[in-house]
Amino acid sequence: YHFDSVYTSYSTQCEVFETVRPLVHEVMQGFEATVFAYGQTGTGKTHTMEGEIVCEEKKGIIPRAVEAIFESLGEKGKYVSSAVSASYLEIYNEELSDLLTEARGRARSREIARDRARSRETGVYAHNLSEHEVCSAADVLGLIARAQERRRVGETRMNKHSSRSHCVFTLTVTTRETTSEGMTMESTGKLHLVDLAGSECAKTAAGSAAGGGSGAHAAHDARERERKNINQSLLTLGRDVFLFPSQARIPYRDSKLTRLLQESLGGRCKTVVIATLSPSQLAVEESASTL
Ligand SMILES: Nc1ncnc2c1ncn2[C@@H]1O[C@H](COP(=O)(O)OP(=O)(O)OP(=O)(O)O)[C@@H](O)[C@H]1O
Repeated sequence: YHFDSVYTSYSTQCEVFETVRPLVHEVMQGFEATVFAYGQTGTGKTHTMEGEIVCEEKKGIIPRAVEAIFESLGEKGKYVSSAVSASYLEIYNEELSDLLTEARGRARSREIARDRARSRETGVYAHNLSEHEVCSAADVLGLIARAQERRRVGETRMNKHSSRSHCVFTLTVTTRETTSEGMTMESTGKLHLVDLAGSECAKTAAGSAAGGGSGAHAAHDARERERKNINQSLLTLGRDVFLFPSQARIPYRDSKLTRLLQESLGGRCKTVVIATLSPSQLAVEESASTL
C-alpha cells in the first residue's frame, strides 16, 4: 500500500479531517466522493468517522463534513438556492436496512429495505431507502444520533461496542447558481461516508465465545456467520478494489457493499480510504520497515 498521509494516536480529529476536506469541495462542484474507514475491529473506525458528535474537539469526519458543506452553502451570494438530503444505509449479513426510518419499528423498516438492491439504468441503488431533507448541520447531527441507536453492535475481543455492520451515510447536495451569462446552472454532488464493520480473525473470535448449551451454540453460529460475511466483503474491498482500482474486472457482485458503491469505486470518483491499525499491526509494520 502507498499512503498519502500517516497519522498517529496523537493526531487530532481536526487534522484527520483535513485529508477529507478536498472531497467536500468536489461534492460542492457536483461530483461524487467517498470516504471509507477500513481496519481491524477496535482500531478506531467509528471514532474517526463519527467521534463524539456533540464535542467540538472529538467530533469525527461525518459531523465535520456536514458542517463544511453547510458553511459552503452559506457563502454569501454564491448560490441562488440549494437543497441537502441525507440517507443512512446499514448492511448487515448482506441485508440492507434503513437507519433513518422513524415511526415504523426497527424490524419493519429492516423488512422493507431488505434485499432491495436492484439495478436501473443509472446504476445500483437501495430501493426504498429514505432520503431526509435537511436545512442545517444540527438537523443532520440529530438524524445521526438517532441512527447510532439503531446500528447493530456486539462485543468482540478487541471492542466492547463493536459495529457489526457496514454503514453508508450519504449526503446529496443540489445547488443552483446564476452564471455571468444570466443562465441558471444546477449541480448535484454526493458524499458517501462509510464506516465499515471491523474484521476479526477466527482465532481471536473463537476466544470471545464462552459458555455452553444449545443457546450458546446458536449464538456462536450466528456470530460465525456474521464474522464470515464481514470478512468476505472486506476482503473483496481490500484485495480487489483498494489494491487494484484500475483492474478491468472487479468482482463487485461479491458483496452488496461493493455493488452499491461501484460508481464510486474503481477510480471513477474521488475516494479516500482511512486505514486504521492496531498497536500490534503497527509493531509489525515498524519492524518490517526496520528490516
Ligand atoms: N484515536 C483515538 N483516540 C481516542 N480514543 C480512541 C481512538 N481510536 C479509538 N478510540 C476508542 O477505542 C474504542 C474502539 O474504537 P472504535 O469503536 O472506533 O473502533 P472500530 O474500529 O470502529 O471497531 P469495530 O470495527 O469493532 O466497530 C472506542 O472506545 C474509541 O472511543
